[in-house]
Amino acid sequence: MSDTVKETLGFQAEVKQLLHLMIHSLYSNKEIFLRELVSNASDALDKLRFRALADDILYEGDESLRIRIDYDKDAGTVTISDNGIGMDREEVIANLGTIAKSGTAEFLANLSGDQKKDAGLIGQFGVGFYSGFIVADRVTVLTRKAGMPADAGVKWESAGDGEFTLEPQTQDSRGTTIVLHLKSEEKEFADAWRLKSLVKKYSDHIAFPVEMPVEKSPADDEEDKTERSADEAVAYESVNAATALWTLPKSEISDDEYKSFYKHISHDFSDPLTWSHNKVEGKLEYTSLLYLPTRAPFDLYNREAPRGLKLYVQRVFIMDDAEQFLPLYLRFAKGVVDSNDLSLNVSRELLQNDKAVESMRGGLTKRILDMLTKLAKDNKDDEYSKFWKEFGRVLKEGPAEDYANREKIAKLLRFSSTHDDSGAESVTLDDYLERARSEQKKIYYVTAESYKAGLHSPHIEIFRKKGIEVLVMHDRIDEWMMSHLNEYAEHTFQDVAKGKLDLGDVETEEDKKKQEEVEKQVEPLLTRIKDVLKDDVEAVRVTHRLTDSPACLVVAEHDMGVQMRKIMEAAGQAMPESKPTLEINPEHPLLKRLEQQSGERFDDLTRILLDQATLAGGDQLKDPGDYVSRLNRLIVELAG
Ligand SMILES: Nc1ncnc2c1ncn2[C@@H]1O[C@H](COP(=O)(O)OP(=O)(O)OP(=O)(O)O)[C@@H](O)[C@H]1O
Repeated sequence: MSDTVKETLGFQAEVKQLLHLMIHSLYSNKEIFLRELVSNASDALDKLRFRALADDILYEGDESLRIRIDYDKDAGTVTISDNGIGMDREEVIANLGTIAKSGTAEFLANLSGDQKKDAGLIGQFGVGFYSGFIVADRVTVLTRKAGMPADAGVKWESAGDGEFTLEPQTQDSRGTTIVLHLKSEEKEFADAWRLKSLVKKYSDHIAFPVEMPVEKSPADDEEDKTERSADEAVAYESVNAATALWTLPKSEISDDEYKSFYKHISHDFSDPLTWSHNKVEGKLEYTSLLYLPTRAPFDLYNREAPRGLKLYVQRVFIMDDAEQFLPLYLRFAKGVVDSNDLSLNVSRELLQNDKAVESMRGGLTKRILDMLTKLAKDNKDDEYSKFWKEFGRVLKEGPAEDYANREKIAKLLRFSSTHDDSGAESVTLDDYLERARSEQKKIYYVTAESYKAGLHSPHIEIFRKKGIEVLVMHDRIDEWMMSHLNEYAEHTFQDVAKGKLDLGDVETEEDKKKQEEVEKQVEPLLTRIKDVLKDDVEAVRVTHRLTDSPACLVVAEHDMGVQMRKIMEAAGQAMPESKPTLEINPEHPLLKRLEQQSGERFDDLTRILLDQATLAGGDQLKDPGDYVSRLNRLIVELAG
């Protein structure tokens, strides 16, 4: 080999930051290092078994896959080794010197410096291999990739201080060995009982045996001494159950076992919110173990972030992040799916067009929606509210993506409304309909930049007066979501700022008659206003929605609303010009004054009326300077 010398390389800046943060903030959680390293070892065994399906030379004659944990009390070391896939030099540099997750720099930049808070966040990030540095002041990795010659081994070493060294080494057996040189205050981990109990606690049900040296009683030890030094072989025994958890009957699995398995597959530190374990039999046969996390991962909104389930075929690991089994709006779910129908050499591409996968996707989607429905129904310890806070916005993508399940998804949505003024998203559509009068045929909503802006929108004045509840949509995604939700429980949705107001049977005949009379009376005023604003508005008409405000703008039923238009424009989309309709409230003193004006004064007041309606509707003025100078002109006149 050409490069036989030891090299020193620097960690990527993000790794340095992460290490620093982890060592300081995960102190109270330090024992998780073992779970993380055993999980990585188990992943490496899974990968080997998968690749060996196509090329069994990779086994190098040793098919008994296992993880071993050794310890040396005197030297103060704990060693985790596996006979898995191993790494070559490039992989070592890429995997143990950098962090490949996109969005890492932003994530790290957003940390508060408050160790308690950051410790929680780092759990969402997943620390993996680097967690070894919580308990060790030096970590040595010896690895050799399966199928490569013995002299292709690599030795990596670092004190976690910004650099690592690399040197070639000869390693007869494939796989990876990680030696943790424990910090002086962490030597207690080099202990059989401690390590065994951690394996039991965190890694009992990974699918491979975790072996530790057989402990001998002192008497055995005496007897054995000569024999042992003669052939040096250490006898190992398995210290975990080593059966893949999802293959066991539900009745044999405790809640704690479900929880630790979740941590094993998700690298999350928190317990899951809930889980669902099911075996499907019949035309298709598969087992799924699905989890809902408590906390959103840092990259939930990053479209490129890996997502999906761990796929197994007949217990053999096939791939991580198999995204074909769940729609995008359920990307927060984690878990395992083990199929009996797919072929062992199925690839991501093949998954895309597979009928069995499609039908499994339908089944798994239903499972998750059922889990959520149950969680919402019980709302034990406010669990659904917590879920909604973390993941509600993702679920809002559902109606657009999954038309077939939109009624089910709609039931799971939570809104703010005019019913209570907390602004919390806690109102369900069923709550709304339960409170609505029987003659109300629509579900009314207003969209706005913020809850307050929605609550004070002129468009909902009449609803307040008549005591009709209005849902206040103040999340950016809401208007887009509503464009995919047409109705719920035979009630259509109605944006209160769109189209002609139709309160249906809630309005009395008397109301309607009165309106017609008013309309006739103010016709000349409408024409005068329209003359001034002809380039800016589509029409001017008498409002039926305002009680306190002088005017408001309304867009046509099928036009884009103000919020949506703003989002599209911010995203650089060219929007077709569309003019709103100005609705005026003839009862308002301002309109009464306007009627008496003429000439420039009338023009100024009319334009101010339009600009104020624009502002109150949550939009921006095209020419704010013009508005201010007109207003000032009027104030000066008034004051004079
Ligand atoms: N025992 C091992 N054998 C082979 N490769 C390993 C081993 N441990 C780690 N690696 C490699 O190093 C990479 C980085 O490991 P690390 O634990 O930091 O992150 P991860 O497992 O990819 O992500 P996370 O732990 O956050 O889910 C792994 O993806 C894997 O490719």
